[in-house]
Amino acid sequence: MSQLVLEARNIVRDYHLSGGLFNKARTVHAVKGVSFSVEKGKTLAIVGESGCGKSTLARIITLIDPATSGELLIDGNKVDIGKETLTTEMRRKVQIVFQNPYGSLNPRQKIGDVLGEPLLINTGVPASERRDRAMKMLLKVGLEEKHFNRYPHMFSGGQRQRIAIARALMLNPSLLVLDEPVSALDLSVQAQVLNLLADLQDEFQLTYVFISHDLSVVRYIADDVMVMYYGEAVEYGSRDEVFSNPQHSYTKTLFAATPRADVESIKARLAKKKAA
Ligand SMILES: Nc1ncnc2c1ncn2[C@@H]1O[C@H](COP(=O)(O)OP(=O)(O)OP(=O)(O)O)[C@@H](O)[C@H]1O
Repeated sequence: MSQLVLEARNIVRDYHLSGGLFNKARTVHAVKGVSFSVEKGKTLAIVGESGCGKSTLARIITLIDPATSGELLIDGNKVDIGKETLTTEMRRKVQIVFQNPYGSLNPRQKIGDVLGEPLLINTGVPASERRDRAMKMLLKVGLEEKHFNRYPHMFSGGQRQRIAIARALMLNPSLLVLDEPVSALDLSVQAQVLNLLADLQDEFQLTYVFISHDLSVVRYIADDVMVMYYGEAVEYGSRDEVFSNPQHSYTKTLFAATPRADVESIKARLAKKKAA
């Protein structure tokens, strides 16, 4: 039987901006009552142009930011999304990977310590086990033993994203939120990181919320797709449904604007993956 890892019901997020000398106070309705769910082992892609509310939603799901109203259930347990302070246990269940991992990697910390840190902070696991688990995860994401004692600046962008993914997985989260995780990478490196994410999902039955503005990437990785427009979900369904029969005029325009080359490159990647 399918199991829902994430359920979001009617999520609203308003930002109240206080006025200044030349402008009045106003409210930005960043997310206007959005509902969706994700089954275990599946990927929901949230897509839309800049400012549509994707990142706000990502921060709410990751429990970094509170929502104004709505309900969020993680592994069937209701989260008090109005509160900024949540239990460590709840926070461990959802991890996030950002577009630019360099910003969140301490330049003075060796990679082994970067990976061991979540265990150090959140668990009572002894140092030797932390080291073993960090090393295993390093290898799992396609890096090598020799990388364990290196510093973040010694890695390429793609390798740093692998490190960020490894760190996010150290606490065995129920849900991984990937906020534009390959947008800053070259096309060939994008494909490698997407394949890694697909392999990890298969192996560990991981559940992803994948935030992206790039339809070719979404087509490759998603099971379900939700298209956002000015804070609303204007389209929500299975990938094939949404791609083959877009309903909303915004989605149609969005799809029409996708360069043909992207669609071709994604088809090539899919064919390669199937053949492997
Ligand atoms: N902390 C904040 N204070 C005030 N307004 C905000 C804040 N964060 C986001 N907003 C506004 O909420 C709306 C949605 O922003 P959000 O960053 O979620 O969109 P997005 O689709 O992720 O865009 P991008 O891809 O550029 O990050 C925008 O109008 C933005 O200006």
